[in-house]
Amino acid sequence: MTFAPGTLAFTKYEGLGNDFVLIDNRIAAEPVLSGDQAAAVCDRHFGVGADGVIFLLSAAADADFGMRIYNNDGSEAQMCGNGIRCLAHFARELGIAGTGGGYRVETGAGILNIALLADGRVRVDMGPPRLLADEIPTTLVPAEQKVVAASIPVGGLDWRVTCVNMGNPHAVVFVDELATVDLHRFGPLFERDRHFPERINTHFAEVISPTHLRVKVWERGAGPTLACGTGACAVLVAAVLNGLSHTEATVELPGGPLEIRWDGATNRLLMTGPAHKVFSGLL
Ligand SMILES: N[C@@H](CCC[C@H](N)C(=O)O)C(=O)O
Repeated sequence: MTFAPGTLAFTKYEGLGNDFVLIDNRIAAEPVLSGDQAAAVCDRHFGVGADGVIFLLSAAADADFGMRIYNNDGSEAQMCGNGIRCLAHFARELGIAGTGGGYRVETGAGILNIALLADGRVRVDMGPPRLLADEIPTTLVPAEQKVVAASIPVGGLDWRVTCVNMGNPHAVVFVDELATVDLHRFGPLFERDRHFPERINTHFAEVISPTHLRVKVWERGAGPTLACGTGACAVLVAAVLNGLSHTEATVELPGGPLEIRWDGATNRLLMTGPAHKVFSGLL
């Protein structure tokens, strides 16, 4: 679909500094921008500048709307945790009627429930983690096994990685001192390592306490970001699987904290955090 310059409305939002261009896409069944066009919009010098573009679409009967996301390299991702919190505020701004004080959103991770809290934060039921190698996907271990503290050679060093899929794929590496990790050297090497056929989001995490995890993020298709919501859920799950944290913890990202809980009864992750509007404009 093509648009005359200055005719496509957008609103920019951010969640802990993970920033997105949001577009009301209910006029069409497919995103109105291609991946390449989205990449151009995300360019921080020649475009609006963002980590990704998120489209609000009309949804199936049992959801209030749908979400699709392109990273700033133009690749499409299945899910976006910080972005879905931004989308909740965007939907309210558009006057979309929701469900029970929040919204049901159709995503690549299934239909997810989101609640807008009185203090402006958003609580998202992120669904269950997928843990088998075949579900990540990765070839690091046999398909039917979980990937917990698996050995992987990257950049000439041997690392221990735990993998979690939250609709999108994540690798979590626990380190003793986060400040010593060269994110710009090892992030890209993990992202495109041969063991990850769909690439991978990578999170280097330091355990401050069993209820406080500190993280650096290298995102698939976006590089270093200030926060990753799906990644924060993956870090909490990985920490529990490695006996390093409780099932509820603060995950501290460079852009700020997210409250993450892995519910033992439902096996679902709950993520709570902020989202703020930055400005609106026309592309
Ligand atoms: N930052 C997002 C994740 C965006 C997609 C990710 N880069 C991928 O390609 O899977 C989040 O907050 O989850």
